[in-house]
Amino acid sequence: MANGGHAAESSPYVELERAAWARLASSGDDALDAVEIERVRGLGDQLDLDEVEQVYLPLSRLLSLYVGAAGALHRRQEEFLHRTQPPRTPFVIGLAGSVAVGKSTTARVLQHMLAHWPEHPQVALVTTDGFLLPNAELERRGLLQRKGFPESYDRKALLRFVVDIKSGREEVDAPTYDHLTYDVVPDRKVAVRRPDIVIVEGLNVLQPAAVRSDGRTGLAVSDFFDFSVFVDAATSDIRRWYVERFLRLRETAFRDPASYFAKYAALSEAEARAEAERIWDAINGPNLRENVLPTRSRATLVLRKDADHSVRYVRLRKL
Ligand SMILES: Nc1ncnc2c1ncn2[C@@H]1O[C@H](COP(=O)(O)OP(=O)(O)O)[C@@H](O)[C@H]1O
Ligand SMILES: CC(C)(COP(=O)(O)O)[C@@H](O)C(=O)NCCC(=O)O
Repeated sequence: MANGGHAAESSPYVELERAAWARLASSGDDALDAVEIERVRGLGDQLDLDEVEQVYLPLSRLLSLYVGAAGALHRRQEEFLHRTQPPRTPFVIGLAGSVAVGKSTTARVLQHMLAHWPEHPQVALVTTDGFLLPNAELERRGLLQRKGFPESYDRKALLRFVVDIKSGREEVDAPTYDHLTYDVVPDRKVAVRRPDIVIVEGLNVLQPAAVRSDGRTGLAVSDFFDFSVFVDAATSDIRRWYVERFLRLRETAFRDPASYFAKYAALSEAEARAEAERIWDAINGPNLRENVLPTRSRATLVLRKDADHSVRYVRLRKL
């Protein structure tokens, strides 16, 4: 049910069907021109023009509202504390969802659209895969078949990273991951130098804090998010997108001899499909069910996609 009656009153969310959400795009004067929209589309290989205009433009407008309000609150709090207005910390957006649901595509589109605002904010994008434990360490811990599960990350380092950003540190380094070699890259870091906005994208970014051995609950990265987005779709669709992407990579990246998956380039299409389905059913599917989906209700906003990646409805927390 979208937006009406008793159910709406008993829910902490507002749900907007696509058409109602899309109408919010036309009410401003910040629409991207045709050239800009083409540039944004180029970021996602199959991103639809309507999708950019009808879904991501209203989302970028809503985010601009939140960033502006956070700035105003920051100023009021500094006045209240009788402090001489130290600069505000970056506005942090968490972006969560399954493997292959379209997180990277959504993150890149948002990064570009937010940077296009008249104030031209600096928008940094960090993916949590850089915080995965190295393959050698995963192997030592018997976790190579659990890549992407919460325990496969250096969660302390990821938390430290977000805490450092929200502490206002001038420069914070993030480690990086290489999908080609399927491993973290020890000596390649990206420096995050006090941008206006940081997007933190990853499977598990909305996980609540773990309960420690002494029974205490620590902090989680999501405790430092100013806004969060969960990209959602039916599991059967996501599984299909995963397999399709795997088959496309077989035609391209897997052909590189340096690729961890080079061995798959020689497989027939049927064999490659079976291998992709095996990886999904053994790793990414269970991780979605056990760890990712249970965090959906923690997001500020949920983008629910249809089988063709078009967003069918948007669910937003009430204020
Ligand atoms: N909005 C979209 N429209 C069309 N295709 C999309 C869209 N978002 C993602 N895809 C496709 O779905 C697949 C998974 O997207 P990706 O962004 O790589 O997912 P993730 O980062 O969640 O693993 C890719 O093949 C991508 O091209
Ligand atoms: C690297 C990933 C864990 C995603 O990490 P994220 O940036 O979401 O933290 C995932 O893309 C992955 O490689 N999963 C392992 C199973 C597979 O090969 O699909």
